[in-house]
Amino acid sequence: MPKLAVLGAGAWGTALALQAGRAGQAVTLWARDPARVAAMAAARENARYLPGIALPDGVSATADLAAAVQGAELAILAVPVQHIRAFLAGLPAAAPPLVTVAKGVELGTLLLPLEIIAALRPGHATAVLSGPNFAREVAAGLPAAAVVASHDQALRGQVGDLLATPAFRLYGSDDPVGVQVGGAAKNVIAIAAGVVIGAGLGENARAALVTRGVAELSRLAVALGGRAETAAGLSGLGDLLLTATGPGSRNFSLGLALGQGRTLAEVLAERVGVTEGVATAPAITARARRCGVELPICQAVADLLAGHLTVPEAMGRLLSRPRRDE
Ligand SMILES: NC(=O)c1ccc[n+]([C@@H]2O[C@H](COP(=O)([O-])OP(=O)(O)OC[C@H]3O[C@@H](n4cnc5c(N)ncnc54)[C@H](O)[C@@H]3O)[C@@H](O)[C@H]2O)c1
Ligand SMILES: O=P(O)(O)OC[C@H](O)CO
Repeated sequence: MPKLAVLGAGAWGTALALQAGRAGQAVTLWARDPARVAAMAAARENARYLPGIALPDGVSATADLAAAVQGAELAILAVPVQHIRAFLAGLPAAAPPLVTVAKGVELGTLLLPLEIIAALRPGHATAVLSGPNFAREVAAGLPAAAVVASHDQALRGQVGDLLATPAFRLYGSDDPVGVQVGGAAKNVIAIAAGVVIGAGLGENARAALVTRGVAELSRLAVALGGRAETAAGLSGLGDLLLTATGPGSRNFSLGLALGQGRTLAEVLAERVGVTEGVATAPAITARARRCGVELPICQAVADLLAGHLTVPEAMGRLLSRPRRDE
């Protein structure tokens, strides 16, 4: 039976471990905290991140990273973007091909997930998996689709072979930059959509914002060497539709709370899981500025989160931009 490692046992890592188990693989799910591993092994569930969903027999948990990747054909990297660098420092040199599923841009370096891996592990085989996927729905076996992007066609096929089932449909792409930009930007735009709804600005405003959000992620993808049409796919518009409308989104719900007048500190203090758009907003706008691309919605979110703008000021700034052709 092929062995697959899932590195990071948050909501998405756990859901993908379940999915790989369902696809027939022997899965080792790595978590850094031995106490959590022991609790998962005893209860056969990840009570912190995915309560109420049983881990099947084919999924075993470990806190031993070397053992997790030993003999694995593939490793899914499911730690949040801001922790990828620290995680990679402890990963054995002989690790299998890495498939990152994180969505964001690293603060400071302004790198996308595959760029972080390339900087630390030059030449390592990599792919990115992204799309409109709430962890809980995938874990429950509900139908979903995602895209696997890599310049390595054989690796794209291998990821599909090891992870796809009829209910989890995987498409391929040779535009990893476009796919990563979509995944990163949609989290920031989803915060903006939540603000709009929380502040009572209406569905017209949300639809306009989501559509102009696609224009933003498309512009940035092209500037970074990706393709404009990727923005209309699962990792762009598809994920934006889910995240900007689904109340289950952490990014949308954070924006919703801000729009209702709560503070960022209050909202984050109540959360267990990561809200990637918070760190990615300043990082993606800085990356865009570096290549001369304007991201007005993402910039408004970054300024709002930093406390430089109020919600009415952010909306006023977006609405008073000069008129231009679409
Ligand atoms: N949850 C979803 O529905 C979903 C779906 C698709 C993609 N994603 C993306 O997947 C990534 C992970 O999201 P999640 O929902 O699983 O997050 P989460 O907050 O549920 O879990 C994060 C996991 O990373 C671990 N972690 C944090 N810092 C670490 C470090 N330095 N080293 C090792 N492990 C560390 C945490 O212990 C935790 O297990 C994010 O980029 C997210 O945007 C999430
Ligand atoms: O809950 P969110 O906002 O992190 O979104 C989760 C996934 O990225 C949706 O595809």
